[in-house]
Amino acid sequence: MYRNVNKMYMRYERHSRACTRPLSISSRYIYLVYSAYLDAMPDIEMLKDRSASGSVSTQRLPLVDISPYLQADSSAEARKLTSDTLDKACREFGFFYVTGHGLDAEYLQSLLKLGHKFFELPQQSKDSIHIFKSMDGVRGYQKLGENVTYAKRDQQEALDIYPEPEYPSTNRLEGSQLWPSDDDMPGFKATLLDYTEKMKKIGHGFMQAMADTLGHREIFDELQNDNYWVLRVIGYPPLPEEHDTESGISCGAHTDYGCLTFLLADDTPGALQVEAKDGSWIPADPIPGAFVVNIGDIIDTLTGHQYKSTYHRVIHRGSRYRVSIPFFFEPQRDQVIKPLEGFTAPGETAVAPFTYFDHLKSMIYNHFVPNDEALSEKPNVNELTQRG
Ligand SMILES: O=C(O)CCC(=O)C(=O)O
Ligand SMILES: [Fe+2]
Repeated sequence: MYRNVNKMYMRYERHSRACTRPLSISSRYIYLVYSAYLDAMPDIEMLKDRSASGSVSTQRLPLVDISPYLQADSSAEARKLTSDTLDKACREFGFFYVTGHGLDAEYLQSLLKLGHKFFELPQQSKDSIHIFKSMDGVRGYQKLGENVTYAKRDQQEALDIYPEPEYPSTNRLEGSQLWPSDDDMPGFKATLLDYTEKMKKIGHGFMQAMADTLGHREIFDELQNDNYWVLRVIGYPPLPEEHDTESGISCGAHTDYGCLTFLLADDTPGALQVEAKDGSWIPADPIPGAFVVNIGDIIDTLTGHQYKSTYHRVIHRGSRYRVSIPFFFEPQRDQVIKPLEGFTAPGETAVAPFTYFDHLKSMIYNHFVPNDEALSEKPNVNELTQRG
């Protein structure tokens, strides 16, 4: 019952976001009655089950060489080839490998080593910077199982890092960052913050490449100006043999919230999977020196879903501990997001404009549940990409 009320409410919310005018009291009543009627029918709006099911795809992700957009002296032809390849990859998969980013493989390996070292710290050290001790409740370490996707516990532990505001407060996402101590992890903070600067520049190259194909250069310029970012360092112990995947997997299927995600992962194969158009799952095994990159909800919304914010998930079996470090390249904090002119999908009402920061906050503030607390039935559904 609770679930139905919640679903009704979500549908109503979605409906009101899509409307330019608020509903009158009587229309609200009719809508809720209609909604209850729909709920009595077979559950057509339930989220598609992306838990652990689905066949393995024979498709492979395409490869994009971004170097022409990061080198000042590249030719117009080289840029065109890159922006065309990128365009196709974004439309077909929303996911691709990236080479030509200018960061050498050894440097990337050294970051992953730091990640492994962090998770090897004594539990007590990691707990000392737990997110619930942070000013805003989301910056720092989460224990295994505390990250929740669509009401299921993910079998991962992680360190979450966001840019620090000038005047930290207890407001949502306005706190100061918790870092491991310099005794535990010498140079860790400086190294990771330096990495975010490097990644922002690569993200800017992608915004240029997209503007070359999609037009609306002013919007893509805005997207690369003072942009927000999120960095996660994630640790995945292998799922135990007896683990019931119905109760959750390493990372439940989801879409990412921002513009582009650059995933750096260690060489553990068979973990990350990407949903193909036909519903099968493409293995996105790491290629040394390349990033796995994907489109997030913001670019998906701007392009009226032409560039796909694709569902992906992690099911990590095997014997080793896996580390991944996704860098989320985001718009400006308060940038207003709505479909670019000419990009509303046919037959679809454009979503009401929203700010990136509001979207991010609405997604992350019901993402963490302490291990010793019961999960509520409320799935933290992403309304922007709940497309069945
Ligand atoms: O660890 C991975 O391979 C993917 C992580 C991910 O999708 C995320 O944190 O959004
Ligand atoms: Fe993701």
